[in-house]
Order: sequence, then C-alpha cells, then structure tokens
Amino acid sequence: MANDNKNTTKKPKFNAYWIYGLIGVFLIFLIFTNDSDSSDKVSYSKFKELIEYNDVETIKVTTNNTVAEIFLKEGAAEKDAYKGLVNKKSSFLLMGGESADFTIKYLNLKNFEDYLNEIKEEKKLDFEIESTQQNNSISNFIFSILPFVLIIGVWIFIMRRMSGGGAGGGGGQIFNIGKSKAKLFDEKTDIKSSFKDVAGLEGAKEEVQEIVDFLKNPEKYTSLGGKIPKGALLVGPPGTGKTLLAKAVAGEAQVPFFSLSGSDFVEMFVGVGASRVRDLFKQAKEKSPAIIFIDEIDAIGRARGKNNFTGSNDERENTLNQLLTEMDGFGTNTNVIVMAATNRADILDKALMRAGRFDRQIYVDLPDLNERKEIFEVHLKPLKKADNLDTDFLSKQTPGFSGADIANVCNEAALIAARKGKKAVEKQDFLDAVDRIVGGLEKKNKIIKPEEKRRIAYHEAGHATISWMTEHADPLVKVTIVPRGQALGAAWYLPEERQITTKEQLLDKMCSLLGGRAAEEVEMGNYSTGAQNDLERTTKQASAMVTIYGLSDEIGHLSYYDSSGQSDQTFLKPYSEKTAEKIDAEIRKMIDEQYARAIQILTNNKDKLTTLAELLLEKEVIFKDDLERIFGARLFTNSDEISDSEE
Ligand SMILES: Nc1ncnc2c1ncn2[C@@H]1O[C@H](COP(=O)(O)OP(=O)(O)OP(=O)(O)O)[C@@H](O)[C@H]1O
Ligand SMILES: [Zn+2]
Repeated sequence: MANDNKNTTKKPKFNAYWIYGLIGVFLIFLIFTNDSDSSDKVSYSKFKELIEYNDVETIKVTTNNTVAEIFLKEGAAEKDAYKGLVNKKSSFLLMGGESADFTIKYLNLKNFEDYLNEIKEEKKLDFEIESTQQNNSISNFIFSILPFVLIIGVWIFIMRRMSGGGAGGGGGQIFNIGKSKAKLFDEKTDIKSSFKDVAGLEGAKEEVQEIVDFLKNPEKYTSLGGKIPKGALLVGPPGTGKTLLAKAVAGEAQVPFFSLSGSDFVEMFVGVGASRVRDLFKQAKEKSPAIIFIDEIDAIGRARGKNNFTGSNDERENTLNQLLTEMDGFGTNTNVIVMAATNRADILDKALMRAGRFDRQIYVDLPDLNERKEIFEVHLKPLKKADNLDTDFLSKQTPGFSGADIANVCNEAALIAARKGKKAVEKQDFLDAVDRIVGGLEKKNKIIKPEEKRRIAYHEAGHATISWMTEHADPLVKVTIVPRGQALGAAWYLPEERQITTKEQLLDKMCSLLGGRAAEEVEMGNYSTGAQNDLERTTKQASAMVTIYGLSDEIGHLSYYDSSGQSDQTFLKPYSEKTAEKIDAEIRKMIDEQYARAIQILTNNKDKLTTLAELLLEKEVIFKDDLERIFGARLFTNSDEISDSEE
C-alpha cells in the first residue's frame, strides 16, 4: 500500500451524525432479526447430516425470507454430535412462538422443494411450505411492527439532527453509500510520481511505457485501427512497488488517477459493491483519459465458485460481474485504463484475464542486489546522511527485502539516529534498522540465512553447470538466487523449438534438473528439501517416458496412455503387477543414472561450479555473459524464446 496518502483530495466532509444513526438502526435491526429466527443457522452440509441420520421430524419452509425451520425428532437434539448447535429457546419463547431447533438458508425454492419431495418418503419427514408468516397472536403482531416503528423513529431523529446542524445538503450523504470510495489524485496538483521514483523494475517499466504512450496520445493508436489495452494486472509480492508503478504511469502520462482497494467495494449491504463499480467507471469516464487503480483485486476477483446452496458469495460475485461488464462495456475510445495489483494471480477468476480485460500481466518481483541499491538511493535522498555511506554495503545486507522494506529501513534508521541525537544518519543506524526489520520479517519466513543462501547458490549453479555442459539441455540465459514466489532461486532457459523430442534430449533435461541436488551433494555432502520441485518434475518426466512415450528399453514400445480418456475403470492399469514392478524399476534406474551422471559432470568441473556459485553469492543474479566467461562459449546451438525456470 502506498504510504503517501496525504495527497488525498475531494473527500466529502464528514457529518458524523448519520453514521451513528445508521449504526443505531442497524443494531436495532440486528436485535430483532436475530430474535425472530433465534434458532441457529446451520450449514447445508450439517443439514444433510441431520437428514442422513433420520433426525429431522418436520421442516417448515418460509418463502418470504428463504429460510427453512427445522424441527428435530424427540431426543435428537440431545445427541452429542449436535451439542452447541441447538439453540437456547428463551428469547423466542418470550414472543409466544414455537422455536425451531435449526434454521438453514436455501437459495432456490423450487430446487429445495424438489429435494424435499425426493427424500420425504425415505426419511419419513413432514414438510410444509408457507408463503407468508400467518401468525395472528397479538404479541407477534406488535413484535413485527415494533422494529419498523423504531427504525423510522431513529431515521426521523437523524434527519432532524442533520438539518438542525445546518450542514448544507448533509441529508444527501446517506445516499452516498453506493458511491465509489476511490481516492482521486489530480494530475496537475497531486501526482508527483514519475518513473524516476521507481527504482529498478526495468522490465515492468518498459511494459507500462506503452500505456503511458497511449494515454498521452490516444489518436495515434486508434487512427490505425489498433485495439488499446483496457487493463493491466501487476503481479508480485507485497511492497514491491506495484502501487508506486501505477501511480508513476499516471504521473508520466499526466492523467488523473483513481485509486482504491478491492476491499473498498465490499460492504455489508447487498448491491453496494456493484453500484460502487458503476460509479467509479462513470467518474473515470468523465475525467478521461484516466487511470483506475484497484489494489488487492483478489478481494473481489477471486474465482467465482459454483453457485452453492447458501449463495453466501453472491455479493462479491455481483461486484466482480459488474467490473467485467464495465470493462467490456467501454469502447476503445473511452481512454480509461484499469490497472490492478495482486500477489495471488493464481486465485483470480480466469474471466478477468480474458482478452479485452486484464490481458496484460506485468511481473513486479523482489529486487536483486543492484535494484536494491537503486531503491536505497531513492529513499536515502531525503535523509541527512553521513558522507561515507556505502549503498553497495547496504544492499548486500538486505537480501530478500522488498522496496517497501527498504523504505522502512531508511525511515527507521533516521529515527534511530534522531533518538541518539545525531546530526546525520550513519552506517550503524542502518545496520540497527536492518536488524529490527529482519526481526519482523523472520517471523514472516522471508529472510534467508547466510548458510541457506550458500546452499541455494550452489544448487542453482549446479543446474546451470549441467545445462551448459550437456548437448541437449536448454541453454541458460539467467540464474538468480533472489527469492521469487515459492522458489528460492531460479534459472531461466532458452528452449529449442521442437515439436518432437528425442530420448537424449529428455535425459539431458533430467540430468540438469537433478543438477541442483547433485551440486548440494558435491559441495556440502548432504541434501536438503530445496530440490522438491526438481525431483517432482524429474519423476513425472521419467514416468511419462516409460509408460507413455515408450522410451524405455526394458518396457519397450508400449504406451499405457489413453488419449481418448474413455477407458473403463478396469482398464486404468492395463498391465500386470509384474509389469508394474518393472515400470517402477525402470523409472528408478533412469533417474539414478542421470543423477550419477550429474554428480560426474559436477565433480569433473568442480572449479567452475565453485566460481559460478561464488559469483552468484556476490551478485545474486548472473547472465549468459558471465556464464560464457566461466565456461567458455557454449558449443551447442539455441533459439530465442525464454522458457520456464528451474528452482
Ligand atoms: N521499486 C521501488 N522503488 C522505490 N521505492 C519503492 C519501490 N518499491 C517499493 N518502494 C517503496 O515502498 C512503498 C510501498 O510500495 P507499494 O505500495 O507501491 O507496494 P505494493 O507492491 O503496491 O505493495 P502492496 O502489495 O502491499 O500494496 C512505496 O511507497 C515506496 O516508498
Ligand atoms: Zn532446483
């Protein structure tokens, strides 16, 4: 989250009365609604369980509030399994009603009725459907009227207070609930960010440059009939500068910037989220060209589940649907671009990523050594610091830190120096600040200890060495030990373009996958859990080679794969136990052989492995050039698309 909220503008002046009033009304409302179905709501699965065990006597389905009341059989409520679920009936009895043991909410009356009809015979239960609550007892009548009387009373009271307070037009504010909560940063007065303020992130900046160009000069693009991007998704760990980057785009393009968080859409009132989305886009269109920035979009963008019985996520889904509709709705001439940030792209609804929505994903990763240095330089600028301060040194002390962590270090160091009455912030203050922040980060498991870092460096160097030394492995472009998502380090490859792969190629690939663990053994003499992903991939690959592609001598030219996916259950394992044993042995043999080969290659090239690992420890990220310097030019050819990485 950006920490420079002081730029906030155009926030309506608050009149506190209506908030208190609203809370009052809401409380009253809660008290009464809770009383009128004082029995506890149970989940649908619990309900099924009750039915399953024949514990339900009658079900009373009311059609006006999608609630069904459930009455248990004599004695069932005392069962241990339902302890704590069955309610205390006192409050309801006061009002002269007969209390249900449970209630559940159902979603669709027709489906629910069908379901009940289906099980009625078997489970011997009664159910009745009543369209309105016809309860004529006087006390019930009073109790059903009273809340409304009270609500209206409070309402009148608030309105009086508000107009009495003389706040012009204050009464209208209550209706602002459906208005977007976006903070507007005006391009002329508020946005001072530019790409200069964003240190590092060269790749990401290059990608958003296109958005800047477009916002500055939309005609240039549209006149050629090109389609303009509507949305870009910034993906990366917290504090890596996603908000900063989006704001810098607005600053560079000199357009207004609407900023809000995904959770701002979600309120307790139904329909508010969707109406806020509508309002946000309306405002942005009025000011276009403009940028809308939605931080933490996962709050509304999580994958929509199947409509479950209780329909609890409806509100969030409505909000998401409205967002999708708005994004589809505005044409290319609207000149509003939506940028959103998340650190969990994997849980987002796929519909968000479809063409014409957030079809661009921009990765914003944790900074490497050099980038950290640049970030330090940005945040050191406003500080009064000692002359001999060495940013190289500082960035070496902060592996795994995000940009926000570094900003924090600088601020903390200044505070520490001030507390000591110093005239300038000194190296020791930064070290103290780092210690303090590491303490916090260690709890979050983000900090890598020096001996772990060494192991990661050797592991990655192992992958790199093998793929450089074997003919068919994909050549490397980059190796890093900067943590990235779940991975502690990674190596990127140039895959050769090929439609079919030979056995030799697959074996070389396996060998380089195993190179990480092999390097740990060669250097440290033991293994770690760090190779889990490598081993998983190797095992899957070997298994596919043996059982699917017919690439094992022992099993021969057979494939046990059924591409039609229609084979009968009994044919899932269309081989004998004996063959199964052979398959296991073949997979094991194949992997063992490649592992031994990896050990061999690394032992023969131990000096190069060491040079590479030490260089990695020093620089954290190294490129093809560095590898060439260590190993000499690679003998084998390659093409130019970057493939996936190895951890
Ligand atoms: N690359 C960077 N260059 C300079 N400062 C940075 C950088 N990355 C982060 N910062 C500092 O960290 C602060 C927080 O960053 P920002 O809010 O943009 O992170 P974020 O990725 O949006 O985080 P979150 O996911 O928590 O919202 C920024 O205001 C800035 O001071
Ligand atoms: Zn690995």
